[in-house]
Order: sequence, then C-alpha cells, then structure tokens
Amino acid sequence: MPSSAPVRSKHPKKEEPISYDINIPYVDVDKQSKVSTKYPQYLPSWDPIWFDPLQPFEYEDPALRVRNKSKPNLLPPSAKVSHIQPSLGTIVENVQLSSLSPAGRDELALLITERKVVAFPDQDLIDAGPDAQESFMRHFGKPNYQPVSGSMTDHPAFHIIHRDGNRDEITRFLQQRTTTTLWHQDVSYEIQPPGYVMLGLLQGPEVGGDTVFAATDLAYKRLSPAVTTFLDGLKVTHSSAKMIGHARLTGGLVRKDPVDTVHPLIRVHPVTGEKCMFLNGEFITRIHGLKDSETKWVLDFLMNHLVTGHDFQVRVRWQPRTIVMFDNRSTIHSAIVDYLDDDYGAKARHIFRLIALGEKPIPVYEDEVEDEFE
Ligand SMILES: O=C(O)CCC(=O)C(=O)O
Ligand SMILES: [Fe+2]
Repeated sequence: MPSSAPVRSKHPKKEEPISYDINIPYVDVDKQSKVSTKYPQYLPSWDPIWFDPLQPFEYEDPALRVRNKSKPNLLPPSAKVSHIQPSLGTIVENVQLSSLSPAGRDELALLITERKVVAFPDQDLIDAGPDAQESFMRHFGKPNYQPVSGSMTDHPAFHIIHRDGNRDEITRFLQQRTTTTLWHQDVSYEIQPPGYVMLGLLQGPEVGGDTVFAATDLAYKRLSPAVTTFLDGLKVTHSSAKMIGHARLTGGLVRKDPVDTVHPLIRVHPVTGEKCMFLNGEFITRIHGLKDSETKWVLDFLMNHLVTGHDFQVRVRWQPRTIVMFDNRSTIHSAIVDYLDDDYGAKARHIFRLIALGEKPIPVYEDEVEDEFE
C-alpha cells in the first residue's frame, strides 16, 4: 500500500535527453495540462508517493474456479466472438465487462488464458471512472504500483500511456534505436509478476498505434528437444535497477526501490499447464550459470525467435473505447508508435493500464534447489 515515506525526486526534468523506455515517455507536465484530451482526469500525474517492496501473497487464479468451459456467464447467445488469428487473439462484441458477475469474471479469466489476448470494443467501463476499473481488476489479482512513470492522483495503480501527438520524444528515441517496438512482459522483476493485464483505450488515432503480442508457449513448442532440455532448468535475474537508476539519474520520479528477482526462464502456466518462455527485452540482467556472452547469445536467439515468429503473433487494432485484456504469462508484447508521422498527421494516443499480480512463476522442476547455479 502507499505510504508517506521518503520522496526521492519529482517529475522528469525538461533537459531529459531520451526516455529509458518508449512505454514510459518523458512528458512535459506543464505543457500536458494544456493538451486537449477527452479524458483529462487520466492525464499522467507524478505524485510523490513511496511504496514498500511487494510482499509474498496467496494467489488463486480465477480461471481455475470455472467448471463450465462453455462460459455461459460471460458469453450469452447475443455475444459475437471472432478470432483475430487462429491460435491467439479474440474480439468479443455485445458484452459489457461492467455487467459481469463474479462467475462471468472467472470465465473471462479462462477465456484470456485460452486466447491470450481478448479485445472488447465499445466498453462503458471506459467511462465508469477509476474506482470501477480498479475494482473490476481486483477480481483477477493484486494491484501493482509502478516504480516510475505517470500515474493518476489518488489512483496509483494506474499506469498511464499518453502521447499528445508531439513527435520530439520519438525523434530523440529513434536517434539511438532503429524501431519504436520494445518487446517486454510487464513488471517481470516483481516476485509475483502480473498474470492478467488490462489496457483501456481512452483516445487513439484512427489508424496506427496497434499493440502486438507473441505467444510465449507456442514459441516454446517450436524449439527442438535438445534446446528445451537446456532451457527448462535455467534461472534468470529480472531487475528494475536500470529503469529506476535511469529515473534517479535524470531527476525523474521514483516510487520504489529497485527489485532483483530470480525467476525460471521457462515457467509452467497455472491454468493451461503449458510451458511458457518468461523473458524480457528490458529487465533481464543475467542467466545463472552462464557467462555474459552466453547469456547474450541465448537471449538474442530467444528474443529473435519470439519477435520474428509472425505465425504465433497477433496485432490488435484499437477501436474506440476498446478494453484489451491479456495473459502476461503466455505473451510478450510491444506498443507500435507509428502514428506520429507528418504524412499521416500526428495524433494523440491515451491508454490506461491496470495490472493484476498473480502467482510466483512455477518452474518446470518444482524440486530444484534454490539458486543452485549462483
Ligand atoms: O501502449 C501500448 O499499446 C502498450 C503499453 C505497454 O506495453 C505498457 O505500458 O506496458
Ligand atoms: Fe507493457
């Protein structure tokens, strides 16, 4: 929970040369207040709140409570269900998330584990306010408080993704990178990382600004037994230190101390039982038992496999008032910042993210000795 303990710094300085993470944009707060937005209450705020480290907690995945796999409480006959790709990604129309009973929310969790990414266009939950949105997500797990980046005053579990159409930051970002895509699994450094994640579109460009997802279990299945046998027992350190260090160095807001957590590289999904690659382009510092160049070799190969395998990916196009819910255990994702080009007219994009923290990642070999390779 929030506490009133030390405030390290305030919002980012104007001379900040480049954002550490394209998903955590540098924002000129003074200018922001003048930006026209449909949802001013959701403009990012940088309130000086301090959070203590996440403590272990009991977690039962809501999908495990579902007995009737046809999901009658989620999908009445009037619901229109269409798949975006054969193996992942589904659009559900004529269902309002705000009206779901607890049994309907359990069934939603099951649908998300089955389809990995589910989009619900035209949701009245988008306009129901932050309390209703937070309370909806509480069903799926514990809230997360982001250590850096813009949030909402009095609602620190919100992570706000907002671009006002200004290209300057992207131009700076692309001075050092060749693409705006940054593949990641959300908050993988926490001891109990997110299971379910909600993204809610407040405002977006007519064309562009899609979000792309890759299935980490399907990608795992493509690997040969010789490779999966090697990967199955590996442990990896995920760290928020670089992100937080960068924020501190540049005078940005910091709300938590850095966390380093050892996770299995391959985790077993608690609902589907599938093995998922648990990997991140942003937060991994080492694979235990491997040398630096070997770690880089393994991570480069696996990330390349994930991001180039379009046959186990889905790209979600945002329609107005869409809520996307995805399984952060069986997917890796990236925003696509392609809508700021002059030729197409710069556009604003405004999304909120709410996270439900889930189980401690389940290793393939339960009886492994902790930190055997340290
Ligand atoms: O903006 C998006 O589409 C995704 C943002 C995201 O991945 C994040 O904030 O963690
Ligand atoms: Fe993300």
